[in-house]
Formats: sequence, structure tokens, C-alpha cells
Amino acid sequence: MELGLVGLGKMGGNMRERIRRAGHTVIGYDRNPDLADVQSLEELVGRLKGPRVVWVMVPAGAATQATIDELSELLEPGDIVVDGGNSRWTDDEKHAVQLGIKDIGFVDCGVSGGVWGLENGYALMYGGTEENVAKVQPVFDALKPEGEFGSVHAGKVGAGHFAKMVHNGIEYAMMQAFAEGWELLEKADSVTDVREIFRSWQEGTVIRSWLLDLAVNALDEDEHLEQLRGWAADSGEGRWTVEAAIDNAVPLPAITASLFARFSSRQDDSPQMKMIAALRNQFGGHAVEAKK
Ligand SMILES: O=C(CO)[C@H](O)[C@H](O)COP(=O)(O)O
Repeated sequence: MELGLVGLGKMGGNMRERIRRAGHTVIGYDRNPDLADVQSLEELVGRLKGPRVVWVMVPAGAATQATIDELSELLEPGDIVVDGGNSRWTDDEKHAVQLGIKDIGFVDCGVSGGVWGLENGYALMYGGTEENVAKVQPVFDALKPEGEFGSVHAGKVGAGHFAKMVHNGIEYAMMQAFAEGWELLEKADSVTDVREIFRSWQEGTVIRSWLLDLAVNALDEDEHLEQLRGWAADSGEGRWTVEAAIDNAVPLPAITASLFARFSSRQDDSPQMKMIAALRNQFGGHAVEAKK
């Protein structure tokens, strides 16, 4: 089939390649003309035969909204837009309504696989009507990992991004657990080779996983992670997971703590710990350390 793909960055560029390898035609547009097959969204839409499927793979928020705004003007009834970015699931219903006014279909799709997806395939979680999903199915089949699992029609519009959001929340907590265990092992006098302990866990253990494999890769590159600063960004999905937990009154202590650990990582000094130190000093005369 033919696909229009908007956004050819780290994810979109490799996805174009994987879909092409499966024998489909992909016409890609990116703001960077060096990456693009066409120079505008208008040209992209003009090059596709109807009914068109256009996959949007740009940063969540303003960039996705601007792309959907433009596509809603250019596409025709019966065409489909797939949002494959990390959009907040609450945006999906709005986009479905916006496009639905012109009878353009909408499918949301959470995509996981990172820079390894080209070779390993991408895990896909999509939401939308059976009819719209069926029109995109050949592309889902091209992108998904080989084998029985790796893609799911998660429910109605929004369910794909909701599933991906929860996946990312789990990802936060799993990474945090590996990070905490690693720090404790590094600290223990009795332990001589933390990297080899991590490597040994890759077979036979309850915690063997792709994240563990990636941790071993990282330690092979830099055994004590001395080249890195203990600083981690977050791109929103952990926050949305915690917000959804509050909306549904579901306790998420591990995921919430792993999100907050990232906030702590961005502080050079902890303002709240200054208050703890001040209070301990006030009530008990306990020692404080002066700012250097
Ligand atoms: O979707 C992903 C992996 O599954 C992304 O890499 C993820 O968005 C990274 O999120 P964050 O910046 O919040 O750690």
C-alpha cells in the first residue's frame, strides 16, 4: 500500500525504511529537506492516491497539533490520519472530532522500539474503529516485530496512547529499580564487579529483560558511568500516567517515585532538604552543613 509519513527523525526515518523493506510505498515529509521525499505537506497529499493514509510521527503537543490542523485542510473524506507520536491520550478524541467533521478517519498509535526498531520491529498499541484500523493494518504488520505478539488493537480512539503511556510508566519504574540496585551494588565493599553481576543476570533470572541487556551495554561502554552526569529529563508520559492514576484513584507508588526521582536529578541542591536540615537544627540542635 501507499503511506504518507510526516516526521523523519530518529523514529520516523527508521520506520520509513522498515515499511519500505516490507514492500510498501512510503512518501516522507520532514521540515528538514535533506530527509524529505517531498517539500511540503501539500505535495505529500498530492502524491498519494486516495483513500490516503498519512502517519504523523512528530513531537507531541504543538507540532502534532499543527500537522493535524494542516492535514485536516488538505485531506479528503475517507482518508485516515494516524498519530504515531507520544501524544497525550486525551488529545486523541479532540483530533478524531476535528478530522471527523470532514469525514477523515483517525487512529492513535503508541509506538515503542526506539532506535532498535528498524531491525527488531516496533511494538504497536493502536486505538480506533475496526474499519479505520483495518485500513492501516498492512502498515502495522510491516512495522511490528516478527512473531505472534508485538501489536494490539487496544480499544477505541485514545486507547493506543493510553496503553503506551502506561507502558512508559512501567518503563520508568523498571529503569529506576535497575538504577537503584546498581547504585547499591557499586557502594558495597564486598562486591568486586558490578558489571559482571548485571551481565550474569541476563540468563536464568527473574529480572532478565531488554532493559537489563541495555544496562549491560551501557556498562560495557562506561563501566562505572563516569562519563555521565546523574541528570534525567522526562518527556511527559510519566506525569500523565500519575495524573491518570489520580483520576482513577489507583495507587502507583513505584511509578510516581520514579518520576519524582527524575525531578530530584535536576536539582544541584535540594531546597526541601535545606528545610529538613533547618528543622532538625531548630528542634534538636542537630548538625547542618553550611553552603560552600
Ligand atoms: O517511548 C519511549 C520508549 O518506550 C521514549 O523513549 C520515551 O518517550 C522516553 O520518555 P521519557 O523521556 O519520559 O523518559
